[in-house]
Amino acid sequence: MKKHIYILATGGTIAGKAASEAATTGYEAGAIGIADLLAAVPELRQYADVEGEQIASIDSKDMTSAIWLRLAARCKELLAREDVDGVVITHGTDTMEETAYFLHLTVHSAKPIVLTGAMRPATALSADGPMNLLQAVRVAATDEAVGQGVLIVLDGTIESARDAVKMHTTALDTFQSPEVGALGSVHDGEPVFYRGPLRRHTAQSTFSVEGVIELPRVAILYAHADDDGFLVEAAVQSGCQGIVYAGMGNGSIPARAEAALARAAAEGVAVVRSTRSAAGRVTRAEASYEANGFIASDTLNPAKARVLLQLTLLQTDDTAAIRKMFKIY
Ligand SMILES: NC(=O)C[C@H](N)C(=O)O
Repeated sequence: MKKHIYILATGGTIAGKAASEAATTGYEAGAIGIADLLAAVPELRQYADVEGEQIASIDSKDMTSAIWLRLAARCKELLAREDVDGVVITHGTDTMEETAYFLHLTVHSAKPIVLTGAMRPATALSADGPMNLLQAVRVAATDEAVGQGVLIVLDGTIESARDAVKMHTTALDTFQSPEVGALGSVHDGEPVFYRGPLRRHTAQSTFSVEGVIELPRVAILYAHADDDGFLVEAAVQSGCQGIVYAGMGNGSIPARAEAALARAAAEGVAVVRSTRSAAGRVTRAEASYEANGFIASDTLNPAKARVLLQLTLLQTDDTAAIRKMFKIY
């Protein structure tokens, strides 16, 4: 029997409309509705019974936590239904990695949730959206995807929401998991898995956004030569409960910025050290970082570390407890 896959559309380039077939930038993201996206790929129905719903029609640069909360609630509702086997979310690629990780931590279901998108608008010659949508539906409809957490499928690779990062501004194979690699691939339309994510997610996650209407305010600050930490003060004054510092290399922080962050931490602001480098872990490093109460982000890039910190801050502001979360998620 064919599986029933529900498609939630949020906009993005996959739903983008450009002035000409040659244009791959300068288009209107999210201009095309879910009915037209589905109509463009009749092959979908060979592999699954698909049903679509429009959740938003935005360029994903404008993604908000309000839409994340709506998506999480809708996924939960749909996946609790016996007649729904999986969800595919069409999404802009710019913030796909954050949305995917948010759902990976907040939707308590073993059923597949697959995010996909496109790097060329739907109106372009050689648009990549239709093939990506077909691959995403096929992954969501495969038994192997059950229990793997939230997945990102684009250009023939299957990546975990925790690890996938947008690596290139325009290339079709923009999503990669730089530190740990992909979970699998889609060859001639056939999904193949080679491994699964070990960090905690979905059904085992202890995070809940039930009844939550707003997430804690968390800023990301980016390290640079001459950083004297003045933006740390600005973040604290604007009510941030947390700061993710995109440090240099292994989360290194210029001395004056470190002093400002230490003052913020002493006032109760949670400070996570991530990195502006494209790959690698951030570890404990300097003794002073530990003494100041900073938390190492492990392999989470700043955008993902921000998501985990926001969800953790809903539960606790205790440094040891937050450190533990960055070890198990
Ligand atoms: N390729 C894309 O989808 C980029 C677009 N700006 C978006 O994220 O909505």
